[in-house]
Amino acid sequence: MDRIAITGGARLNGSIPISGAKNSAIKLMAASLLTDEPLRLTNMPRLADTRFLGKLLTRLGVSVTESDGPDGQQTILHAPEITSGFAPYDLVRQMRASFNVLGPLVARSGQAKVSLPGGCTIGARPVDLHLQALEALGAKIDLHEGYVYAQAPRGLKGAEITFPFVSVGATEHAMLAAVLADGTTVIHNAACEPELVDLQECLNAMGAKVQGAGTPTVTITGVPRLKGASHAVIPDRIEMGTYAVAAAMAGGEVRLTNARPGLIDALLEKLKEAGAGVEETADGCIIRRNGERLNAVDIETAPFPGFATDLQAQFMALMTTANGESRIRETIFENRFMHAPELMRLGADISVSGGEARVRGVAQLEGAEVMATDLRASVSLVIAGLVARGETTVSRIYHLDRGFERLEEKLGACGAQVRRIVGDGEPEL
Ligand SMILES: CC(=O)N[C@H]1[C@@H](OP(=O)(O)OP(=O)(O)OC[C@H]2O[C@@H](n3ccc(=O)[nH]c3=O)[C@H](O)[C@@H]2O)O[C@H](CO)[C@@H](O)[C@@H]1O
Ligand SMILES: C=C(OP(=O)(O)O)C(=O)O
Repeated sequence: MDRIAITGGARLNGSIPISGAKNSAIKLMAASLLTDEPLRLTNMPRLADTRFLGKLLTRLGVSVTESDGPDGQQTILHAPEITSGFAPYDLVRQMRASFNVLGPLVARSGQAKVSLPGGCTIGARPVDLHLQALEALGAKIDLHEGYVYAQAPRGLKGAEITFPFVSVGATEHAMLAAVLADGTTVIHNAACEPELVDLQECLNAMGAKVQGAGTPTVTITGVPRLKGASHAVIPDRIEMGTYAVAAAMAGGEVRLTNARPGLIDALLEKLKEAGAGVEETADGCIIRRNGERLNAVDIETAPFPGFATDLQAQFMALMTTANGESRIRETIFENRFMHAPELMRLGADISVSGGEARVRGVAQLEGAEVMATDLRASVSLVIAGLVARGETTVSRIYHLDRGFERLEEKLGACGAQVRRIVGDGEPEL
């Protein structure tokens, strides 16, 4: 398997274009199941996750064509008919969002059999809220041998759905299912993440009637059919935040472009508090740090617009060399500190107790062999490697490849010494 090697010490100077958001693109791809006309998605990232989902959708009857269009990377998805309602374990276990094909399949063809999902192992991650939402919409749900069987032979019916707590995936899933339901659906306590707004815009371009995404109440008036559309995927706020942290860690001056600054305000505030220079621009931001050591600051993850859990590992890496002690509280997932022991291999001083990590900044990290445990944990190790003395090699980077497009190229263009060591194809132990 491939590894990434980083030689620490280089400052970053230059510009990094931000790709389309993985976490939006994969839900938008699932929306292609809702119509017999082509859906054209532009600003599409090319990632392992989009490839996995492409494979699954192809199996269900969607033709998936990737190309370089007039607006850059695009994917055209076309499902004239659903040829199978079966999403097997092998194709769903690799990525959690594959599970979101269930709702559209039931909405369009009245039945589906979909494996329970996989994804990053950052907590138990049940799908009870997804299933409750589909049941509220009138689907009959059965669970057998790791599969969800869903049936609604006479179609889904609009309903009131009240989530007991905020779930991004369940809110998206309910929206994807309700657009073709008969009648009106109101989702209460909906997630407010920007990817929900992106999904609403795409569904509405396809002829759906969705309003309120980005607020806790989303209203969907069902329509009998949806049509084809063209939609640009929102910029990846997590990728943007990751490179912002990388620049603050390594020092120098990095301009992030093709992005939207308002999407990572919680992170940018914390970077300023720590002492980094942050300047918002029309299509992103500039991050600067020249020499001064950063100060330790505390963070607590929260649903949007709070500090994103998907940026917690990166921020922990940043705090490993800050001046003082930082307290990092993770409130979304119960097992999302697996990067801590790996960062400690590099010399970080971290103690974890329950949902809180205490990071005492050290003057210098040292390069070592470390292992990626999940997507954002992987990139936190790369960020730490940027300042560690000597060489850091990160193994199991298939996690990283799920969500970061051309990472070595993007960091390398700013002067980082990052290279991919291509493996022999053997799985790692
Ligand atoms: C592909 C994708 O978009 N992934 C993102 C999505 O994940 P995902 O959609 O899985 O995250 P959720 O918002 O659903 O999860 C929030 C919490 O709710 C729990 N839960 C969720 C659903 C359910 O049916 N039952 C339940 O108990 C989860 O275990 C977790 O503790 O939002 C997370 C929170 O911003 C991000 O970290 C992920 O990167
Ligand atoms: C946790 C993530 O992805 P997934 O929900 O697909 O596991 C992520 O994008 O950080």
